[in-house]
Amino acid sequence: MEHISTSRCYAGEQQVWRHESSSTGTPMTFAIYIPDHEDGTRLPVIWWLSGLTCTHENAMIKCEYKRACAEHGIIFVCPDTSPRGEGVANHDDYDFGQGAGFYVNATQEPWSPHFQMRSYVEDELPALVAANFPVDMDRQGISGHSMGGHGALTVSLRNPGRFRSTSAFAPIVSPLNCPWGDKALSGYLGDNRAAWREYDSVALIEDGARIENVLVDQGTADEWLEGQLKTHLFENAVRDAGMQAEIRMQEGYDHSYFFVSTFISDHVAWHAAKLKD
Ligand SMILES: N[C@@H](CCC(=O)N[C@@H](CSC=O)C(=O)NCC(=O)O)C(=O)O
Repeated sequence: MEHISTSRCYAGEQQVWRHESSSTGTPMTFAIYIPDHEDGTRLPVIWWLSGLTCTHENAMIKCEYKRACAEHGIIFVCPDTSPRGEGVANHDDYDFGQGAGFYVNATQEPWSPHFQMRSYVEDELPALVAANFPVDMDRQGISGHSMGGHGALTVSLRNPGRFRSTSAFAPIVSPLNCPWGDKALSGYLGDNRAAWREYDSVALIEDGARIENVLVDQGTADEWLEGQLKTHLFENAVRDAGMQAEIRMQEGYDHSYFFVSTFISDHVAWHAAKLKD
C-alpha cells in the first residue's frame, strides 16, 4: 500500500492510502479515519459508500463524520466509487462510467475488465483493511449516500449477519425502477433484468433477504426523491416483509452533503450503540 497523507483531526488521524486492486485491476484510493486508541485495541468500523461523481475525497471533506467517530472510537472508511484511469472504460455522463460504479460486478464489455466494485467493497477492501488497520471485524456497520446508500443496503442485504448496523442517506432503493439504475445496470449487467435483482434493495427483500438495525434518512426537498430515489418502494417492501427499518423523512433537506452532514453525527451515534462490545 502507498501512503498518501495523514492529517490530525479531532482526537484521531485522517489518512489516505492507495493500493493495486486485484478486483478492478487498477490503483484504488481510500480514506480512513482512525481515532486515537491504545496499542493493541481494535475498534469498530463503519464502511461509507459515496454517490455519483464522488471519489474517496467527497465524504472525507464534506460529510463531517470525524468528530463523532473520534468521540465514539469508530474507524470510518471511504472507498472510491469506481475504477479510474486512461485504460479504463468511461462515459461522458456523470451517472455512468468512472465515478458511477454502482457497486456491481459488471458482466458486459467494455466495463467488465475493471468495473468489479462489488468484489472490491464486499471482499477485497475489507480484507485489506482488516490486515493493515486496527479494526474489529466482529463490529462492522455500513452506510452511504444516494448511489452509495444503494450500495450500503444491497451489500448488507446480501451479507446478513456481517453488519450489526446499516444506514443510508437518500438511497437509490430500486435501480430496477429508476432512470439512473436503468441506465447503469443495463450498461454494466445487460438487458436480463433478473440479473439486476441482487443489486436492488427492494428486490432483495422481495426475494427473502432480511437484515436488522436499519436506519434511512431522506430529505423531503430532495430534487431526486420522486424521479430516482423512490423511498416509498423501500418502505413498502420492508412493511410487506415484516422487516423493521426506521425511515425518517427530514423536512426541507435536499440531496446534498449539507443534508448528510446535518445527520451524520446521529448516524454515527446510532451505529456506535449497535457496535458496542
Ligand atoms: N450535479 C451533480 C450531480 C451528481 C451529484 O449530485 N452527486 C451526488 C450524489 S447523487 C447520487 O448518487 C454527490 O454526492 N455529489 C458529490 C458532492 O460532493 O456533492 C453533478 O453533475 O456533478
